[in-house]
Amino acid sequence: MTKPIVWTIAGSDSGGGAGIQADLHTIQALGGHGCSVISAITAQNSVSVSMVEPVLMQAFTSQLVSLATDMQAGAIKIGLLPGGLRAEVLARYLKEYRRQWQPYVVLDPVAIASTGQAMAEANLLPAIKQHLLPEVDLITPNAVELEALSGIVPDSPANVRAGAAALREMGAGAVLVKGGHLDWTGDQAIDFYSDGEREIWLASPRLETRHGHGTGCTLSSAIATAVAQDYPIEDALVLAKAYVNQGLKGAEAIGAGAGPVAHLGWPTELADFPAVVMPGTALAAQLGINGPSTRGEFAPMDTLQLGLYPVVTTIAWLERLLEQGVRTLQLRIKDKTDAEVEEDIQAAVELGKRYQARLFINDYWRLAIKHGAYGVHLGQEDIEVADLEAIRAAGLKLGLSTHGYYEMLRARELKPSYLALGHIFPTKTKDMPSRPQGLERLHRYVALMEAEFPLVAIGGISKDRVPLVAQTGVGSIALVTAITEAPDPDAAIRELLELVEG
Ligand SMILES: Cc1ncc(COP(=O)(O)OP(=O)(O)O)c(N)n1
Ligand SMILES: Cc1nc(C(=O)O)sc1CCOP(=O)(O)O
Ligand SMILES: [Mg+2]
Repeated sequence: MTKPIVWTIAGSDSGGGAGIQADLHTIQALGGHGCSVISAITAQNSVSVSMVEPVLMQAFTSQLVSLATDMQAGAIKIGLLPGGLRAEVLARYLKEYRRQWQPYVVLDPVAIASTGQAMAEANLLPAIKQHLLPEVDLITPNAVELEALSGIVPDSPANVRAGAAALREMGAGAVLVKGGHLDWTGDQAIDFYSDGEREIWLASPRLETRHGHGTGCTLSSAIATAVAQDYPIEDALVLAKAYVNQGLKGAEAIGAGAGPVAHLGWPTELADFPAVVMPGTALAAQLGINGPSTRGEFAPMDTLQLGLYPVVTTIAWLERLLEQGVRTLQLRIKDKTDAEVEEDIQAAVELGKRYQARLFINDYWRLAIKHGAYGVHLGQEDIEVADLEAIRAAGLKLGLSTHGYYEMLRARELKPSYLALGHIFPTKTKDMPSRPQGLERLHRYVALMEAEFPLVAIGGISKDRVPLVAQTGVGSIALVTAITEAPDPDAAIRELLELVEG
């Protein structure tokens, strides 16, 4: 795959820790090709900023024109703009890009350096509000910037929400309020994302280091690079926060003052990824996050390697699979009432017990509890509506569907019995709202999560693809049509069992 192009429109930092330099390091480390539009030249080191010199307007726009004619970006990150005029002009260019090829635009509204010095003319903030915000998909203010732009002091969760809402009303598609400067969040650095439809709170332990120069530039560039690689925004947010956490842990002094965030490549340590704040915790209560919660872990599986995992719609299929020696399987009946499926679920539970199989019931969790099923499989949407505590308290195993980093981290908080990772390839069995993950991402997800959960890959896995999927180290392969539409299903079951468990 060719590298996705990411532009950074920002100021040059002679000290190399922030601005264009941090952006290009980040884009490169995360697999993008970085292009730069320099808005200003700054003279700075780790201690202070001694000069901010805007580039000539013609030099600024020539860079934009040059890139737009040959190297259109999947995502654009905007950092320092030295004054309102450049913000206004840039807004006009962005409007045209959005009409022509729809790049994702992230604005990190740099106005004050971490050393406290003003970086831009006073007319920048009004121009951002009036001209730039309507052309921006995501703005990433810290507490100081949020207050400067919205007039709201983010001194409580309610005011963080209100400040973010104010920026969306000015035209920003979404807002990520960075929690690094929020002092009421204690030992957690908590970021808040809102796009008007959903809210996400991400928490990481606050890292005690004075070497955090370039943190905001790095975060926004990491988000842009992930989006340019087709990660959905929620995945880009958690990946970028992990990249910054990893970089803060590895940061060292270079110069007498605050050293730069380290650029250490794709994040692979689960400890660097943020927790998704879920209902039921003290933090969730403080943040005003309500909803169903659980009181502990779900029953663990007896093995990390769940093996071949067929997902079928009838008792007849279950019997056929069990007779062939399949021991992990699922009854997945869609769009019927409880009354219509109860008999089948009862029969499935009995069959599963007779064969001592790990038999999961999809969706119908009430009936699964009522009939003492081995386990239940639920989707992300179910998390908000199912009585998860009742499932847990009844001792049923719980499998949860996930489709990327954010959903994995969200599911992780519920401590389920296994995680399903989908959909790996295009599937015709189900209309999927997300894109196929592919093998490279599956590799990454398995490496990240395998120590904590049994993992199941699902979606478009044909017999031919099974060896490649198995090479990722995933302990189980779930499939529907590879069995149900095989010319000789019994032969297919035997071959698949051999391939996956043999
Ligand atoms: C093993 C496994 N993985 C994923 C799914 C999908 O479950 P869900 O997201 O609940 O969607 P539906 O199957 O209900 O359409 C699954 N069933 N099994
Ligand atoms: C039911 C289901 N759930 C998926 C997910 O990604 O959550 S993919 C999928 C369909 C799997 O069928 P097949 O093996 O025929 O592609
Ligand atoms: Mg379901």
